[in-house]
Amino acid sequence: MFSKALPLWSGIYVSDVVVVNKISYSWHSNGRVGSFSLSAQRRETQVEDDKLWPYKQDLGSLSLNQFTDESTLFLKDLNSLPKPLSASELSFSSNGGAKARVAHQGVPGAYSEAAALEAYPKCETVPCDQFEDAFKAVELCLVDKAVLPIENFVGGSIHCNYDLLLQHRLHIVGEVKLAVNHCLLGLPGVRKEDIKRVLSHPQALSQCEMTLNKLGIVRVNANNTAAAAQIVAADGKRDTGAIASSRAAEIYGLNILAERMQDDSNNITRFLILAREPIIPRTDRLHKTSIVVTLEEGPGTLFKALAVFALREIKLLKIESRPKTECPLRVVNDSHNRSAKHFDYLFYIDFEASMTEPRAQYALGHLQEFAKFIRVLGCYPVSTVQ
Ligand SMILES: O=C(O)C(=O)C[C@]1(C(=O)O)C=C[C@@H](O)C=C1
Repeated sequence: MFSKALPLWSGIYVSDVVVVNKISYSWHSNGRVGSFSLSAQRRETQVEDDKLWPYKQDLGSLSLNQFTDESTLFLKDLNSLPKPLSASELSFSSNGGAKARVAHQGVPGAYSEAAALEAYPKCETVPCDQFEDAFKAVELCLVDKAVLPIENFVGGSIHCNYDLLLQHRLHIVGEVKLAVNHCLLGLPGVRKEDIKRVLSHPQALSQCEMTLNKLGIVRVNANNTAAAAQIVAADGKRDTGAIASSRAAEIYGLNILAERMQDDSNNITRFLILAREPIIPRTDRLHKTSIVVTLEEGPGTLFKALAVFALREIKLLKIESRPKTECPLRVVNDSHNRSAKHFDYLFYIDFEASMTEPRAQYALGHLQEFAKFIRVLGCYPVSTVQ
């Protein structure tokens, strides 16, 4: 199964005769690929048919299951293939990313799709079921970039994406700050007062909590905001609405019953743009650097770690701590030892400096003295709100 898959993947990548529409991918607990599926369409067949061997049939949708240990080999082979577009070519490209394929979580009309189009107005967006599918799509060279939400200024951080950043080897090459205007959507002919329950992404529901409380509307979680709109349109229930974008209303044929449903008018979501290769920072724009670090044990290590930036007048933009997943919590037995409980944490730090600046390089060199582990996740231009 697997060995047959390789020519197909190479075909997608090298000859560009097919276009991938939707990807879903899942890992099994033993670290191996559990299942993978994608749907693909053939582009115009300018390439002779024998180049498509062994898949001469129409590529409606296919599913590759039971991957073997050869998956490692497969990934190695993919890495040796010519790269379609480099990160530096695409980033801030004057053509609006015309040739780029950009993966995002959710169906068309999701805010993540809007963020992808904000970054690369002419790109081809590729919807993925889960956040991790978008990471894998970039790693497998099925797309050039992925756009993932990382924090909302009201709802806070999207922790699972912090964890995924460390579990995958992609580079942050940019960020997009998107003003999110949630709308209440309903079936045509339905009034706002008729809506008794709404579907949406949990983050979106939490951003509209007070407004929904006032209206006495019951909340139901959906995979993403646009999927909620899609369900409302398909189910045809007149008492059910969706919290989603105006674009989702347009795509799924719903009416906008109310706009600005969010409790805070300053409802901005920050998205990261991820790529296989880092960008070379430019000197004519303000850059930030994102790192992840775990520190040696001992008193004041976090204080010392942060001091390396303060000493060099480097502004910290964000610090997020996450429990280490492989060693989430280490508790000293209180009955034998009166010292405090210890937790092992990963600290994700964003600071305002480019890795081309000596002060940033010295700061990271200094940080290594207290760090057990440091990884630079990316150095990229600071975005302003769109
Ligand atoms: O559901 C969507 O439309 C998404 O793109 C996801 C998401 C999120 O994960 O936070 C993105 C932006 C909004 O803050 C609400 C939802």
